[in-house]
Amino acid sequence: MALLTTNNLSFTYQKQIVLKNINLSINAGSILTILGPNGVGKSTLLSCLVAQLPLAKQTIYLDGQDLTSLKHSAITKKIAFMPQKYQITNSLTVMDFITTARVAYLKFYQIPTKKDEALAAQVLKKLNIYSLRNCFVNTLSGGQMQLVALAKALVQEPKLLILDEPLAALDFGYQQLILKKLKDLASQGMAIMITTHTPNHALFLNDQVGLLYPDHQFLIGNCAEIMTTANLEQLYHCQLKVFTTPELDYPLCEFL
Ligand SMILES: Nc1ncnc2c1ncn2[C@@H]1O[C@H](COP(=O)(O)OP(=O)(O)OP(=O)(O)O)[C@@H](O)[C@H]1O
Repeated sequence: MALLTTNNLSFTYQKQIVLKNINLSINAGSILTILGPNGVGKSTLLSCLVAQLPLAKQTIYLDGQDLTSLKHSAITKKIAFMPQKYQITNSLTVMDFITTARVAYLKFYQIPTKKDEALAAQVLKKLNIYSLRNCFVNTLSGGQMQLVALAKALVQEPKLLILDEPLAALDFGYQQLILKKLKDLASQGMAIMITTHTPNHALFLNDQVGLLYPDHQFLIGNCAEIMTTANLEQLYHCQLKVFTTPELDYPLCEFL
């Protein structure tokens, strides 16, 4: 059974239709990458999947249960969501900030345990940002904050990790590190859904891909089937080429 499925998911802001009859499913161990032009509705889709926007009943199922019937705490035990931007209004240290993700597992007013802190430290080390542990989150650079936000999502130990443009502020080396980390996590059984503006990220992850078009069409399938020159030119209205090279076992996409 799929971990998460949508059934003709539609969403409208006031009178603006953003999502129309989206059908997707994501299984444990798979990565779904969503691509689409600015303003097309990628963040709106992710916000729907984590019940941050009002939903019609029976449009999203998590582990077979209607999302609208689940309590927030039941959802956060299964899904971790990293938004595109965090509004940081407090001055917690990185360590304190990311351990707040353990709230899903703690009793009311219980503070994170030593075990929670050990898990948080381990995640920071895996993302090469352990040196930031005592920094205040409101002093971090854009890329550092993005890595810390990802760490927070991982500390939640979700079955499904949903990331809204998690690589947008990262340097080239960190992009590679995080993409490889996502592949590792998927190979250990985590389901992952990410949005990106870089087709090469989808090609590198090489699993499921969804293309969201301005006319609300949603094309979903295997990377090789979906990531064609014709589909991407239609998506972005520009000239580009998807091509293979003997050095790599996955294709690349470049502007022409
Ligand atoms: N809170 C809101 N109220 C009204 N309209 C909104 C709201 N949030 C987003 N929109 C509109 O919904 C549409 C989709 O926005 P969304 O943020 O989902 O796009 P996106 O594909 O994630 O864009 P980008 O790639 O630029 O981040 C846009 O036209 C946007 O202006």
